[in-house]
Amino acid sequence: MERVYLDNNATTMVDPKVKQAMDPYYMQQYGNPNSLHSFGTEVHPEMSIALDRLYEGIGAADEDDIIINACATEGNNTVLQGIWSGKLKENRPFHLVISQIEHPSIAHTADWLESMGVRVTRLPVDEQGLVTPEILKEHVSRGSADLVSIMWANNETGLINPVQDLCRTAHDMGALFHTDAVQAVGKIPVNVGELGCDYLTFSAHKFHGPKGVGGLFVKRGAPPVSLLYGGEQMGGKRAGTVNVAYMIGMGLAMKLATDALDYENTKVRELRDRLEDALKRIPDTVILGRRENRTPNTILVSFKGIEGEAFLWDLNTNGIAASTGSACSSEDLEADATLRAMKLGADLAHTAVRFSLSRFTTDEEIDYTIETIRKVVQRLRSISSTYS
Ligand SMILES: Cc1ncc(COP(=O)(O)O)c(CNc2co[nH]c2=O)c1O
Repeated sequence: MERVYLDNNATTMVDPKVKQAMDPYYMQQYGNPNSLHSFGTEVHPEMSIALDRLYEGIGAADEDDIIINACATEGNNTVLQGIWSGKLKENRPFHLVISQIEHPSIAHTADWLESMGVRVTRLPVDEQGLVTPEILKEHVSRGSADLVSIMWANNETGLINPVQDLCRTAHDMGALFHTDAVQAVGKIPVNVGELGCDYLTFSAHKFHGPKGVGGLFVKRGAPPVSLLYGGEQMGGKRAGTVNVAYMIGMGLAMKLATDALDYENTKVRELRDRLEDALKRIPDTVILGRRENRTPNTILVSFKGIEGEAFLWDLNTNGIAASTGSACSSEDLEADATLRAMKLGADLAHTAVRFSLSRFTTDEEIDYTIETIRKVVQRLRSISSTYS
């Protein structure tokens, strides 16, 4: 087998149908959509279809907003900095509540805001690695929080937070609620109408769309949030010429991913479970996070006595791509924030490896991965100074 890609939580392959849909917008229909001439107006119908697909994919109502941006990092920054700047204009304090397991695009933005005088509360997780309404109520008094931002699904563990209950609790406290749904869209059903959130972030390259385009849902009536000012694109809410090809690609990717949710939660889940069950048959192996509470494609596993980086290198030598956690921090050998928040021992945190499948993963790839992991674990443990 040539290569096996099992790092889909980092990024996914663009679906061939999405690539095909984007192609005409580079050299045939390449007009600026804000231009009044035919080169500009001729792209409007497909852009409207793309937007409709995004609304349908997350269950947004017509009166809500979806702002097309460059990525989820921009979307997360837009919400946190947008609410902050609104508070500044009103000369009012800003209390931001996040969790200790958020992606760096939330955690580091919160750190920066804190350096600017914002009060930041970082909620711990329970023994299952989840943020719960009880934890929120324990750490935040009613009326004190302005914005609660808790991720829907964690990029490293795949663990799914009870965001509907968290949203309801945040609203009961008088706070706005944002969720970073990057690892939820395309893996589990996402419906902002049912959830009731004020803001929701997603990113196309996590569900077989192109890198460099994302969306920010803003519920009707929620305080407007902006980060980039300039032209009148997105109704003035996000300046900058829209990447037409990417927007159309993201719209189709959203439709295809939503249509494939059953497949994700049957076949992909079966492949994941088959790999996980094989890993559990290897001695001194720990699977992090209960399967029932995880996205269907993700496994975070730790092999006692084996450093995660060494394991990944051996896998890579055999053509298998996985990761030790979020690629955005994989060069950092320090045990990742999520694993530290779960209070895993350093030994487990340093040996954790993430496998994340997709709808393009095959039975043969899983067979090869199982066979290879068995050989790699045996080799590395045979030369390990800490394993006996
Ligand atoms: C939960 C979550 N939020 C935000 C982002 C940032 O998205 P972007 O700005 O569109 O790239 C990521 C990317 N997560 C990962 C990137 O590499 N490995 C990961 O787990 C993510 O997993």
